Amino acid sequence: MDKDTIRKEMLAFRKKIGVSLRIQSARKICGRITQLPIYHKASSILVYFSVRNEVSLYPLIEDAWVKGKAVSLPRMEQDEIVPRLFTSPSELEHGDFHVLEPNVSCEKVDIKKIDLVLVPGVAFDTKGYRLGFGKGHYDRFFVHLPKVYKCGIAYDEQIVETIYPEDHDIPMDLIVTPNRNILE
Ligand SMILES: Nc1nc2c(c(=O)[nH]1)N(C=O)[C@@H](CNc1ccc(C(=O)N[C@@H](CCC(=O)O)C(=O)O)cc1)CN2
Ligand SMILES: Nc1ncnc2c1ncn2[C@@H]1O[C@H](COP(=O)(O)OP(=O)(O)OP(=O)(O)O)[C@@H](O)[C@H]1O
Repeated sequence: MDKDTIRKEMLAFRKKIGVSLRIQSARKICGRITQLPIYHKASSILVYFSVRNEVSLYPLIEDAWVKGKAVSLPRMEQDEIVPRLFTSPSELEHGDFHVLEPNVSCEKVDIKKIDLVLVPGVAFDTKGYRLGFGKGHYDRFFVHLPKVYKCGIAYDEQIVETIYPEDHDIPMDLIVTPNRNILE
């Protein structure tokens, strides 16, 4: 196995997921996150807006809003992740990869104040390493905030033994799936 093979298999798996498993998984994962002490303490969180059958974090976003946390989403600017505040779906627009992103009128969020980042992935391994779309966006972003708490989000089937990490790969602190918390 190599990175490209894992990527292909996992994307094929995600394509097959039905709506009920998707909704159930999102609920379970968001329920697990709301129980984490790091989530309770966090006042600023960077989440993602799901695409192509990624686990949806919408239930968590609503919980975070209710609790008065600052919720930001990545906006791609010059190929870099720039977190901007997410306050309403009406302020979203489609970015380069058809991902919904905050528009330029949304406030930029001070990355030093972010307490928790929920990270989408194509696969994760049991040591916390992440495989994404191969563009290195999150790895390059984490270089700017090495100490932030990084929580990978995935379906159980997306957990593999190794993703063959390279020097630039930055491991997660925790991975949450519908049925387990890995590395906790
Ligand atoms: N929901 C979500 N938001 C995110 C990411 C992500 O992986 N998921 N990103 C993570 O970096 C950044 C945006 N970069 C992305 C890079 C590639 C693709 C993607 O879906 N690529 C597919 C298809 C591309 C296409 O439509 O042409 C691919 O490469 O197969 C998505 C986001 C920040 N926001
Ligand atoms: N810190 C970094 N500085 C410069 N380039 C980097 C850095 N991290 C990763 N890259 C580059 O990004 C490319 C993609 O890396 P990798 O295959 O690990 O991406 P990925 O984690 O799967 O994808 P993504 O983060 O976009 O979802 C690599 O070719 C690598 O050289």
